[in-house]
Amino acid sequence: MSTTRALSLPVIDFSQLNSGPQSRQAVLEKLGKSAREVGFFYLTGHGISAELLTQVQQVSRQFFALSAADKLSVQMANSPHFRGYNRAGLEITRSQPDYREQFDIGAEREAVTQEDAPVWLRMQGPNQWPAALPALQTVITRWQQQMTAVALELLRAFAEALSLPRHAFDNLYGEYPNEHVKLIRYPGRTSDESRQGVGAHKDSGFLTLLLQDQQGGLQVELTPDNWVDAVPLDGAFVVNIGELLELATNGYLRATVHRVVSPQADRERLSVAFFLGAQLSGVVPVYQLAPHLARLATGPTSDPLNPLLREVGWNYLKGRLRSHPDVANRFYAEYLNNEKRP
Ligand SMILES: O=C(O)CCC(=O)C(=O)O
Ligand SMILES: [Fe+2]
Repeated sequence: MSTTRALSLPVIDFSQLNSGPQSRQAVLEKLGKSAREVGFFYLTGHGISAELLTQVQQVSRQFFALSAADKLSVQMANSPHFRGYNRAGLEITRSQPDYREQFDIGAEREAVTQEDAPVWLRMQGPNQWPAALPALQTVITRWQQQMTAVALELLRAFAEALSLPRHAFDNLYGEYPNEHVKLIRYPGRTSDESRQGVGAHKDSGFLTLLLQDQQGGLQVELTPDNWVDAVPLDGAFVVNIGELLELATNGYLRATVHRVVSPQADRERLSVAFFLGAQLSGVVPVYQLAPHLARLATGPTSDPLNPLLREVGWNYLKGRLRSHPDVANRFYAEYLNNEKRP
């Protein structure tokens, strides 16, 4: 694979994990180091076929090319489970609108109907699928299954890289991992001003695996005055650590801030994000790291205005309510204005 621009992030070939003990050790060391020092890397050799990568990008483009009426027939504002379509400018990051349209898909489950169930269980439920594009459900469901498998393998490799038992995190994602797919289209900007595709943020789950197209725009904050471009690398995922892993390792692993700058006029960027989260009923413990690692764990660095909650359901709900005020006002009004948690 060749690229004309130097890459600013490490590249990890996941197929080397199962190519003998020496290369396994080398991959684990590189994983641990990349996650600790950068919080971002490219993943190649992940085993997902080039055909499926192409299909998922094609069907995503077909979805965004549907009429506004077809897209709005599955708008998120109708879903207490935060599933469905959002027009550009509706989602808010750091108090500013994001110029991206997006379609959110979660684990396909029944809505919870018990009156006394915790409110965060309302996020569980069915997806909305557009009648005008039946292939979307077929392709994305296959994608979700395969991405969950890759992400769980990666999470187990992280446990090993931290000298924890390989299945250390299994209880936390449990039988019902939070498998969230987001299809995203960033329209070109209309003037020369720079525009927020998505504002600077950390991801909230364990791991994010992102499939980007040829249009760059994703930027990673190595230090506050050194942002680097995650230049597109054909066939690779851009992987980053989420706040859950930072919290679970007491800050040993790094959830790095990133953002997307809108493409220039007449261009667009398509990305397909997969977020692996913990099960909603989980509570994040701090795992006991070996002393030589624990020494380097200086605590998670969350935003004091937006502290992390160890209870997964509440933490996740807090983020969703903040990002999607329309859904929040319609379905969760009593949880706004600090009347009730979160
Ligand atoms: O679209 C991208 O390149 C990144 C998206 C992202 O960071 C997010 O949705 O959390
Ligand atoms: Fe992100």
